[in-house]
Amino acid sequence: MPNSFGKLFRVTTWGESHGAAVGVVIDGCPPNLPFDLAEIQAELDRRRPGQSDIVTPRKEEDRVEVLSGVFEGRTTGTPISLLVRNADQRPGAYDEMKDKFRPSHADFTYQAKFGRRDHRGGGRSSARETVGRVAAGAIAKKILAQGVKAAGGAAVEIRAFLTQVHDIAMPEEARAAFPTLADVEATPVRCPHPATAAAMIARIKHVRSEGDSVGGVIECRVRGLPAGLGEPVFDRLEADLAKAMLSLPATKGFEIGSGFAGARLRGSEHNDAFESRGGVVHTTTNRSGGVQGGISNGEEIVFRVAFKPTATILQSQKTVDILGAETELMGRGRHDPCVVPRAVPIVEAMTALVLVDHWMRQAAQCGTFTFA
Ligand SMILES: Cc1cc2nc3c(=O)[nH]c(=O)nc-3n(C[C@H](O)[C@H](O)[C@H](O)COP(=O)(O)O)c2cc1C
Ligand SMILES: C=C(O[C@@H]1CC(C(=O)O)=C[C@@H](OP(=O)(O)O)[C@H]1O)C(=O)O
Repeated sequence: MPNSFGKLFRVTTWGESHGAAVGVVIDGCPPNLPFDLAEIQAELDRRRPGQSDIVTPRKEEDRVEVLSGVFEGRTTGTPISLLVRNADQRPGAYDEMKDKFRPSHADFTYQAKFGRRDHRGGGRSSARETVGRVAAGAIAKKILAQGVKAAGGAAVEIRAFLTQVHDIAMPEEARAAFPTLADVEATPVRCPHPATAAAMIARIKHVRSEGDSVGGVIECRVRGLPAGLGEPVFDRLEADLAKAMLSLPATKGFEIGSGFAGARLRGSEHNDAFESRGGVVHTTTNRSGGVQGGISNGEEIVFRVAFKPTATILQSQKTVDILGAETELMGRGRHDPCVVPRAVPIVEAMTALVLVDHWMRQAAQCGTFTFA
């Protein structure tokens, strides 16, 4: 089921960019969770098109509707179905792309795989599909913030933010602190370092004025997660996080902790020494990014995701048509000059989905039976 994700907390997204609606079915949500549509809407508002002058101008309010799984303000434990109607489809902009493949978008590969496709707005390959992920992620975030606390643990907090756009990167020293949501949301680019954010915005506007695009990097950090989450060997926590991130459109790289830079260090430089703080095991550094042996070790989870420059650019490019003849294609329509600012809530949502699923799996295997 390639449109479903998660083992126990399982989400299935559906819908196309220029179809009637997009949405998600969430199966396995714990019952009795207080359900607040406004909280889901708040996350969707962070993702929606048209939210600022540096993203796609497509006008979508992305009003979420709940169809099932909720009764008297609480989840029932039955499938939750959430829907957002598409409002501002303009399929005409895609007429030429019916027969000509956009370089580096999904047009050619969908055609090669399925033999036919809904070419309007990229159909199912559009980032519009991530509406369902963000809606489900808002519920998963609530479970992590409230359910875990109610069970005696600390509230788990997930924070993603931009560290890089094109070659403009946040200074290393500014990355030490866990950013507040207010700092991340202070600018439309979602980089918590104001000077870097201003430079990023200027770069995005500049490339857009040239009909071009840029990519960037998101860092995601999770605090409050206890040791013990992760299912070796194939569902290591970092493997599931990597899969979640690389399932997002336009992602090209994933690294956790020291990542690729760690390959340049010796073991003596790289190892995270253990220490005991008030009887609790901690590490003095966190090059592991909070995961060892595929299992969370109680430190902050820290990973980064690289996004490529938006494929559809308003320039003429060399391509082929559906019959294989070489031709040219001029990009048209409404596009994000940089997809990364809107990807921040999507990265957080996918992280929350992975963590809730792993939390439930850990409880099922290790928290259900006790043997004398
Ligand atoms: C938040 C977000 C917004 C995006 N907006 C656009 C867009 O406006 N135009 C575009 O061509 N691609 C956009 N993309 C990327 C395409 O959806 C993606 O490149 C396409 O599905 C092909 O998949 P791939 O790049 O992973 O190979 C966006 C991606 C994300 C995550
Ligand atoms: C609609 C959204 O973003 C879209 C993502 C997208 C793509 O190719 O991924 C291409 C554009 O689609 P359209 O040409 O139909 O406006 C973006 O606007 C959204 O994220 O909700």
